[in-house]
Amino acid sequence: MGEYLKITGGRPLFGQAVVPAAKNSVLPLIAASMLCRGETMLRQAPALADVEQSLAIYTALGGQVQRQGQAVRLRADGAQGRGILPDGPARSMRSSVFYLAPALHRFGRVQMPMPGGCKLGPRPIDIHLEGLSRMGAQTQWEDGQLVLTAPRGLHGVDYALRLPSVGATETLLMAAVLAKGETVLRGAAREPEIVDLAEYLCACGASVQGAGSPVIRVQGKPELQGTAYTPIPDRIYAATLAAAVASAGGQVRIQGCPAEFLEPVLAVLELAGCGVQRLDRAFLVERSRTLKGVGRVYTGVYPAFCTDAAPVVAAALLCAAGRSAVEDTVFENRFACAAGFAAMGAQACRAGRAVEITGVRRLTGAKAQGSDLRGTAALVVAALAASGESQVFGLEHLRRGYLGLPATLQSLGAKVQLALQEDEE
Ligand SMILES: CC(=O)N[C@H]1[C@@H](OP(=O)(O)OP(=O)(O)OC[C@H]2O[C@@H](n3ccc(=O)[nH]c3=O)[C@H](O)[C@@H]2O)O[C@H](CO)[C@@H](O)[C@@H]1O
Ligand SMILES: C=C(OP(=O)(O)O)C(=O)O
Repeated sequence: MGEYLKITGGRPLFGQAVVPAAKNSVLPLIAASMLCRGETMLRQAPALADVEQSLAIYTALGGQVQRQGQAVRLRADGAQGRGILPDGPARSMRSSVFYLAPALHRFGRVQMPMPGGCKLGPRPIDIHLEGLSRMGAQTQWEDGQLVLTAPRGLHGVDYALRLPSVGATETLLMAAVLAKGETVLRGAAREPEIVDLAEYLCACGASVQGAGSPVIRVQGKPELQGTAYTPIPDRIYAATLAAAVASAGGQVRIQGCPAEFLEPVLAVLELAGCGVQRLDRAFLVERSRTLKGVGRVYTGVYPAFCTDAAPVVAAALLCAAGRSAVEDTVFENRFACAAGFAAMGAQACRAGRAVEITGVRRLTGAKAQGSDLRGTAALVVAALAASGESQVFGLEHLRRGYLGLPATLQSLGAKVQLALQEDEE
């Protein structure tokens, strides 16, 4: 049996939708709270599959977790052990890597398998490991497990990242705040989630300057004290809702996320003919006419058009008159969803790292299988524009990053229903 979303497309979306907290902020924040004494309360921690997996790791490492509605209380005082991450949760997502630095600081040792996550092409963790070993960690592989030790703790370093990896910047920031002396990270990633992590750490007593710029300076402190913190809103969720309106038509106020977090995505939608009105911590997206192709657009690291939004934006362009191409410069395999687009009648072909689209007049509902998080969301976005019924499979991916997306789309007027397919005999 497999769960799927039954979507009857062709209904425009109207109303207001509120953006939840960012998965890609909440996950590093949960792990970072293990650096602190006392309690951290994250006021928003959506019950996503990845969040639950991270909380399972936190608990397995000896931390205490208490859910209170949307909030989660975290406390790692007294956690002891050898820093062994449980295999299942660690392999299930990329974000298990965020435990490297906190566990090293707390236990002097950390052990985990290679982290999982969306299959977007090679996703090595060499920058995380190189940076940590430059800070004094010993790194080795034992029977397929990565083992890092730092019995005498970590020390500050002046380190230039080979490329501005979001995850590696977060790992090294977490390592630096409790390391001895000063750390300078050069060529750091600049994403809003990095600024959010730095703001949380500073609220806990860390000294971090320059987060959001390519050079981050950290003065290591002997200890941090947990605090209550509200993570930033999810700009990818907001981009997905905006793409859904561009695909289905209609007018929706997307509430709780400043437009500045996703300007390059909104710029592509405007180029295609959507109306966007920027408001205070909100924006209004409207699509009343057929969209037009946008030519070739490229993703890049922040502040460029973000890779995670590429599949949903491509989905919105499938019926745009003329040609569009979306090329992802960050990951090799962003557009596995192109097969599902084609099943719905789109002219969308993968070419290298791009998906090349010639707009069709209409899409037709079809069965489509998602194979990663944003690709599955993109199939949902495409299905909203397709006449007749689509069946979108791969909901285990969707649940990693989209809290209540089907219900949100329903509240905006979409016909979206969770359904169960019986096994074929
Ligand atoms: C949980 C989380 O926050 N995930 C996000 C994070 O992933 P993640 O942190 O994995 O992405 P990175 O920025 O690290 O990866 C970008 C590129 O750098 C390469 N690389 C990365 C690290 C490393 O040690 N060596 C290396 O070669 C990767 O293979 C990839 O090609 O940023 C990506 C880029 O914005 C987003 O798509 C993901 O949604
Ligand atoms: C790629 C993503 O997540 P992860 O890095 O956890 O695979 C994502 O959020 O789109």
